[in-house]
Amino acid sequence: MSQRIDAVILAGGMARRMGGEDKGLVDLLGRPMIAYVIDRVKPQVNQILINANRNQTRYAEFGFPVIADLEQGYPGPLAGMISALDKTNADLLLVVPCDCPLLPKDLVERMAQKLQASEADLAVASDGEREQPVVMLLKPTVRDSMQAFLDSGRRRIDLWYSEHPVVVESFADQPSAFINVNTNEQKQQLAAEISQA
Ligand SMILES: Nc1nc2c(ncn2[C@@H]2O[C@H](COP(=O)(O)OP(=O)(O)OP(=O)(O)O)[C@@H](O)[C@H]2O)c(=O)[nH]1
Ligand SMILES: [Mg+2]
Repeated sequence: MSQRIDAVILAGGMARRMGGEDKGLVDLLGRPMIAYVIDRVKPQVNQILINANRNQTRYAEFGFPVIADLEQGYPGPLAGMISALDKTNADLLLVVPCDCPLLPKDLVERMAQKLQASEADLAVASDGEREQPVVMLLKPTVRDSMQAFLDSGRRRIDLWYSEHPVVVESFADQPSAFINVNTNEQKQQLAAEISQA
């Protein structure tokens, strides 16, 4: 790996659709959900950062730096990315959510290739049909534009990046890669799927 690539796992949300539980720590077949994400991402990057606004001590037990949003009050996922960009000196930052346990094993390789073959500021993953705005590879130069976007009272990631040159990498070849757990029902479905695999 000639470039340094770090990852931030976003676990800083309120998980309202899960009754306010801390989603990264929610049990999925005997392990916290974030452990699955760490397993997928760790071999692909130089360093992992965990972005969490609650239970920091428990998150620290995974052995990676834990960073909170700079602003309180759950300002949205872009705030977690800004905290990570302030912490890392990597050439590129991978962003992933804590609630996507089956992320591609070739995520970084493919996103980096796509980004480097372009003049874009970031790459975003897609499942072949829809973009996955919480799965991005960022150049650190986007930091101030993220901050300005948040300062203007907005928070949606896809609206933020629509102001930037973006490339999209499709993972249509991996239909389960972006299965996203937002409710307990989705968690049960995924647990059944993993058990059958
Ligand atoms: N740092 C940070 N991350 C957030 C914030 N809100 C959401 N996220 C993260 O963004 C990702 C996608 O968000 P959701 O899946 O909607 O998670 P959520 O906001 O916790 O859940 P809901 O309240 O049910 O929408 C998850 O990894 C969240 O942890 C926030 O205010 N700050
Ligand atoms: Mg989600």
